[in-house]
Amino acid sequence: MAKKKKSTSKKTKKPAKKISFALTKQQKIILGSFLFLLGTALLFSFISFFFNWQADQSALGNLSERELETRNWLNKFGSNVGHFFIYDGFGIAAFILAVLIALTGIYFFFDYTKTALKRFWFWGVLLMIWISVFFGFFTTTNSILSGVIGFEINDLLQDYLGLIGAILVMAFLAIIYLVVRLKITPEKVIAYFNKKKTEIASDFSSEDASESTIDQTDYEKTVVEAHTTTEASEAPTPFSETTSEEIKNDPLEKLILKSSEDDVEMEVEQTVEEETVEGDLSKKLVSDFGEFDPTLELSNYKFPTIDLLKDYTKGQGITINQAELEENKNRIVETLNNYKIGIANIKATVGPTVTLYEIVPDAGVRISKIKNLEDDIALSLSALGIRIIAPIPGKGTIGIEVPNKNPKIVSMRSVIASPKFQNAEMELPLSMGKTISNETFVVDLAKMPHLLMAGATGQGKSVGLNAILTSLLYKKHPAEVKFVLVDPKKVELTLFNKIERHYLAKLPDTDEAIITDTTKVVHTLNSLCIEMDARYDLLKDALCRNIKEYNTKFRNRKLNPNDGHRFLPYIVLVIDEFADLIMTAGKEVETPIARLAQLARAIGIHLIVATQRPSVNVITGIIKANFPARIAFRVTSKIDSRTILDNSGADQLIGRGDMLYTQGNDLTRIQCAFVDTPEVADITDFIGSQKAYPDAHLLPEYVGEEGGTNLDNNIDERDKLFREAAEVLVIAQQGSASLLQRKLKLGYNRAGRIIDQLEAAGVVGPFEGSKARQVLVPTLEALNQLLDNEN
Ligand SMILES: Nc1ncnc2c1ncn2[C@@H]1O[C@H](COP(=O)(O)OP(=O)(O)OP(=O)(O)O)[C@@H](O)[C@H]1O
Repeated sequence: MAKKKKSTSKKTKKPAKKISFALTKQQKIILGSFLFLLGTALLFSFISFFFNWQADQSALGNLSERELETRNWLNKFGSNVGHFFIYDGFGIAAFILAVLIALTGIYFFFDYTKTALKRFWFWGVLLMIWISVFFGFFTTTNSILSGVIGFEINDLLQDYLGLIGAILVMAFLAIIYLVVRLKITPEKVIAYFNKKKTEIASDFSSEDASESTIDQTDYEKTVVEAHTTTEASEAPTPFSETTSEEIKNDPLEKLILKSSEDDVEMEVEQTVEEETVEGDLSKKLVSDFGEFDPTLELSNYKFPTIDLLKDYTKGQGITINQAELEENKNRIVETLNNYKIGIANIKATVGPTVTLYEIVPDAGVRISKIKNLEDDIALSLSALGIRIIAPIPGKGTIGIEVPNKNPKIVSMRSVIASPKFQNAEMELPLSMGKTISNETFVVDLAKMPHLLMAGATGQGKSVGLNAILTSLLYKKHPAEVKFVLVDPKKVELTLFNKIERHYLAKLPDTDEAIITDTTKVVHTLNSLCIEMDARYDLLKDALCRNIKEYNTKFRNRKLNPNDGHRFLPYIVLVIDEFADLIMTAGKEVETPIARLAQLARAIGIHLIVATQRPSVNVITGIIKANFPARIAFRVTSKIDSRTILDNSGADQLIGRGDMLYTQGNDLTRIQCAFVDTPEVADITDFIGSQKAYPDAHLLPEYVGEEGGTNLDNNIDERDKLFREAAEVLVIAQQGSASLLQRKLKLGYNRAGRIIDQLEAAGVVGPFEGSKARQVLVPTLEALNQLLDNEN
């Protein structure tokens, strides 16, 4: 403040000298109007002088005689002033002076900045001299065209340079004026002449004084008029090339320039451009940096190539065995006739492993009759894997599926290469295999939203899981999807270890990303629940209903990473051998699974659960309710089939990847695509050899509660660091396992164990979800007392 005051007082002191020049507003108005009127008076005087100068000769210098009348519109003043400026001065070019004076009056009257005015005067006076010298060429004696000054300068030039030299000097000066002042280039002149030939002619001959008004600003006009010596043209020229800066400061020029064509348009465009620069921040960020690209960190990542997959069909499609078809048809017709069911029509669709015979029964045959005879018909046809669909939904026909004698393997390669999969615009496309009509079957895991797979051992479950993972690897960038793999059998998914730093997610402080240990499974599932809650918070914050909307917003830079927002990859949790988990961990697994299954769909966590034993105590009601999409490989009993599909049929499958898929209503029979272990090894090698993220995708930390219910306060079995750990927590008054991990440099499991022992000893409170446990001992003394009393 003090500084400010100082500077203002300085300001008021310093210009004290200047004050004599600075005019008040009233003074400026008075001076402005005076100059404008003076300029106008001169203009009238000059015009009038031009026509009457000869008649008024007698009045020149004779100002004392009051009665003397002159013809000039401004009488004695007009004729004398005209004589002085035109005859004795600059000739016809003196008009420029009158205009300049009037213009100065306008500038003062409206108090415009004077930078442009100075330039008008500079160039205006030069032009005036040049024009008068120019006219000097055409007069042998002093005339009113050139005035004395023009005549004398011309005389001087010719005395020293001769006529040609004088002309060359004048031409050179004209060029300087045109180029520097009017910025005229040869191209512009040519363009102008082509465009306005006719106008030039009329301008050339125009002597109308009214045209001298300042609205003739177009520089092209000035060029012409400069050449044609029309007095009127001189005044406007300077206006034509004021810069855009001046235009902003100078409303008069803005006004004038509006009538000009090219320059004004340029100015308007500039303003529009400036306006568009301002916009909302996200648009600006997108225009500056482009949309956020989650794949940027691994921008050179290459998707696995198709030739890593084997072609088991060796390029051959399905071959139709006419004899087999005929034989089957005859047997079907015969069998049905035995039960007095007539057939009106029969049609066969040959699939890779199964052929579907569609039958239209004779009129009057009840469908329920055929349905009841299902088993008998199957027995009569005496083939494994016959399935009767009566009626085929939406068709009104009866379907009998009969396995082919020579089933074809559906190779993963043919499925991945199919246009249906390649062009699939899905979030998480899974190419499962081929339907009975030999069409590639592609479904979106994001829409399922979770998948339950069951089937007896050796029927193709593991191959099915590999097919699912392979299709995601072929379609999704490592930034877009992460897998959490649970493999209690320890052998099925080990190959995917190679892509840990690309595609896998794991708990912090764990070595292996693939989870084989039941305790870790519980932790991981709970950690996923924490991640789910965190993601819901992010979605709520961003006012989005699902992960797709959220990620789109994030890509468009509408969400600020400083507020905790991040690009959310899909997380696919794959559990092989779910029955085993339920056996060992029971409720501990079931509860988080049920929670995830119920809530995780919107935030991009999807579950694929595979099990051998689909008994009801494994696939409980609560889980089943949240897994509408199910795959059944061959099972041994109808009951198992019903447990998985709520329908029979899976018991009639032929195995080796023959499966039934349902998403809540119809059953679709699909031959699962076959992908062998070496193929998966090649794919994971291909991905694993590429540049990866520094670590696997880390899930939020979860502090286990497994010891909580079964507290074991055995002093002898306590960890060696038990006491030290107790002290750390008491000092920090924070019962967190991660604190112990950091302070004592422990692994996750050991820290968790110590926490359990501390809980048993009464040092920390019970598990409280994602919050740290409460420390029950307030001071170190109290701790010592507590632990010493134990012994
Ligand atoms: N889609 C398929 N096409 C052709 N053959 C298949 C297909 N799926 C599986 N098979 C054959 O069946 C065998 C067993 O498959 P897979 O290992 O997937 O069974 P599984 O159900 O996982 O058994 P388990 O539960 O005991 O692990 C494979 O080795 C393969 O020969």
